[in-house]
Amino acid sequence: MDNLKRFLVFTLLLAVIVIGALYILQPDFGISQMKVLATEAVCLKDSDSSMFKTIKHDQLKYPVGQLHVPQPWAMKQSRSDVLTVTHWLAPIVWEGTFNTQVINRMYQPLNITVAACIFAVGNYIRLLPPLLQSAEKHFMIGYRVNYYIFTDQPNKVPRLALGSGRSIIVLPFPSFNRWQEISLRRMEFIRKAIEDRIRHEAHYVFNIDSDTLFENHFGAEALGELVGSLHPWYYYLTRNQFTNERRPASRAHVPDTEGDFYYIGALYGGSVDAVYRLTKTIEQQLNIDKQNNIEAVWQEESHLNLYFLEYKPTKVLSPEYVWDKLRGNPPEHIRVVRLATIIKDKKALRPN
Ligand SMILES: CC(=O)N[C@H]1[C@@H](OP(=O)(O)OP(=O)(O)OC[C@H]2O[C@@H](n3ccc(=O)[nH]c3=O)[C@H](O)[C@@H]2O)O[C@H](CO)[C@H](O)[C@@H]1O
Ligand SMILES: [Mn+2]
Repeated sequence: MDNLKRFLVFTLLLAVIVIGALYILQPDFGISQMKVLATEAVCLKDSDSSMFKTIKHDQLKYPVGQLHVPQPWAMKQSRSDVLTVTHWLAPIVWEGTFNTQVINRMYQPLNITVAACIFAVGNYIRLLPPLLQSAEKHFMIGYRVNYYIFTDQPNKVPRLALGSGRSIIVLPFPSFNRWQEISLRRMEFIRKAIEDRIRHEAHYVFNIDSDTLFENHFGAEALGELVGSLHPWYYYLTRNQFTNERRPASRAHVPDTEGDFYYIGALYGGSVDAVYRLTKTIEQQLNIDKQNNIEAVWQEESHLNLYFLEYKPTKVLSPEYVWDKLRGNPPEHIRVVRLATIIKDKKALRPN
């Protein structure tokens, strides 16, 4: 009996010691390590640039002695009628401020790929053939281009003969019955496409509205780490007139005493890394608004405007890069219209 008691006490003690040791040391038997790797594969670490193809400024090399270009004159502004630099020293790109030959000599040897994300959902699918044809004439000519077409009708994507180094990639997107939902969900779908493939396939990425047409040169001068575009209806107005979200309940809220410029949701871009962080952040803000039953006045464009106020673009595209045909003939300071939004029949195109 005594022996049995001793045996039971001994076993109990042993069990307590073993469980205690397991609790304190927490050996992983390889399981938690696998879990960590699995999470990392799905959710990229925001700060890890090695996940992305990146071009660093010191990789750009100008070939001395091959071109004869006019000297940039330090005593004369290239444009005196418009602002060409922000007060955080980002260039604002206008015709006359850059030399295409110089830019191409610097960027072309790097064999970069530019991703264009275009959403063509519901009737907007009809807008694709003319848009892609115009892009083949003017968008990033001389560079590799991947058009990522997000659509609910993959078999209606036009099969066009594209220039060399240029391709169309069709990605599924759900049919929503509100155009606002289609517009704002772009953040989530661009974020996912970057995770799934764009980060392996491109160096720069742009979101481009599908109700647009290219009309003139739109090239490597538009590339930058984080690129925003001035909205053609607001660039000449004061910040209290910007159509920012004014309700503090929304995560896109910008008070009317704040604001640098009003940026358009139809065109933004940058390095894949920077656009990944932008889309991921805005997707989170949109989700919080949704949980709180609030939708910002201009959907993701409102959130984009707060984002660009906090994380200033390193390059700003002038309204040459998204002119609106509804504004009629461009004023004198718009010397070139590069991309223009078409005048569309909203009733015929949109689901609501
Ligand atoms: C002049 C003006 O007021 N423009 C605003 C309006 O843009 P837009 O009138 O430019 O919005 P939009 O109809 O172009 O929608 C945005 C984009 O979503 C896609 N799409 C939309 C609907 C659809 O049925 N199928 C489809 O594919 C398509 O890529 C389209 O270009 O709204 C935007 C986003 O909310 C911005 O606030 C714009 O500043
Ligand atoms: Mn549009």
